Amino acid sequence: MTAPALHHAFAKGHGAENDFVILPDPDGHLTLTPAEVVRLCDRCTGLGADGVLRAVRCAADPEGAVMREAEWFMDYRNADGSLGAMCGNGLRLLGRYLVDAGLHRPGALLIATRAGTRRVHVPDHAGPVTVDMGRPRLSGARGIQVTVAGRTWPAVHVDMGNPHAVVFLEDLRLAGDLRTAPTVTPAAAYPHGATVDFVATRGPHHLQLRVHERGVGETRACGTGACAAVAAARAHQPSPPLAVDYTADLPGGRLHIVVRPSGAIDLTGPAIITAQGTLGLTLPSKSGLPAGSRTWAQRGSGESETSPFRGNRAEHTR
Ligand SMILES: N[C@@H](CCC[C@H](N)C(=O)O)C(=O)O
Repeated sequence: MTAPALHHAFAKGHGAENDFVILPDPDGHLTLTPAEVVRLCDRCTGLGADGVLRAVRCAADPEGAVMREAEWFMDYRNADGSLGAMCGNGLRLLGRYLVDAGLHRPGALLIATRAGTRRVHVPDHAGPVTVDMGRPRLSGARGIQVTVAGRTWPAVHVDMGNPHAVVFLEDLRLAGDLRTAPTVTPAAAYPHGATVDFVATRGPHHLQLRVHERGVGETRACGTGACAAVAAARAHQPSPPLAVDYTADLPGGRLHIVVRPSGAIDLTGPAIITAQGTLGLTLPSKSGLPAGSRTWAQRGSGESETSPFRGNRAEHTR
């Protein structure tokens, strides 16, 4: 049996090499299954990415519709198919895409996420994009520890709309091989898992990071991770200055973080669209043969009959 291909437009891009597949879906016709996201993000059999950004008008999406002040909703998925609430680099890249695609004028855009609405500033020329990430929340939880390959360090719990455990190290090589996820304890502090940010201080306002992202693995950069690191670093200071600029160096590039007097954080960095085209992916069936009906289930017309992952929706609510 031939599997009819359902084509859909895509764009691909990155923010400091944290890379994403963008699926423009203004009218909310696509329903992505976790298996489809996993396949799309696979670097051998898909396009390859740390995550997927479905761009849908708020009015056309049940989750986006409740956030009335924004026009667009960022439906963010991690590479393992799980839902994510916030993504700093993803927001900056989606802003760049919406402007470049003529779907929004340059300047200030309000984009809704599962963690609330964020303001993105996109210049009309190719250049760094800034997002107002809001105020970090430090839970004050004590006794949090991160373990990698038998070595354990204390960690700071920071909520950037998604959960982070920030570990300060003298040397980032101490974090070792991050192909295996670090263990974070107590598990009850992170009921939906955590992104772990390993941070070395390079100067008074200069941090260096390696990040193991929840639902992805070690990534080349993480926007919420860089902001969480700044928030944790300031928490160590007895009286941190009211407003200050920080630099965060990650394997994929440099991000700039400004802490405003209100405590809200602006995150700035590169946001680059690298490709655009049309998808035609098929999912393998349980037998390894191509799925028999369709790859992309359309909203309102039922999910793929043949997806082995149907109903197995991994979700992170925060
Ligand atoms: N890369 C992101 C963070 C993405 C979300 C994370 N994997 C999660 O599950 O919370 C960023 O730039 O912030």
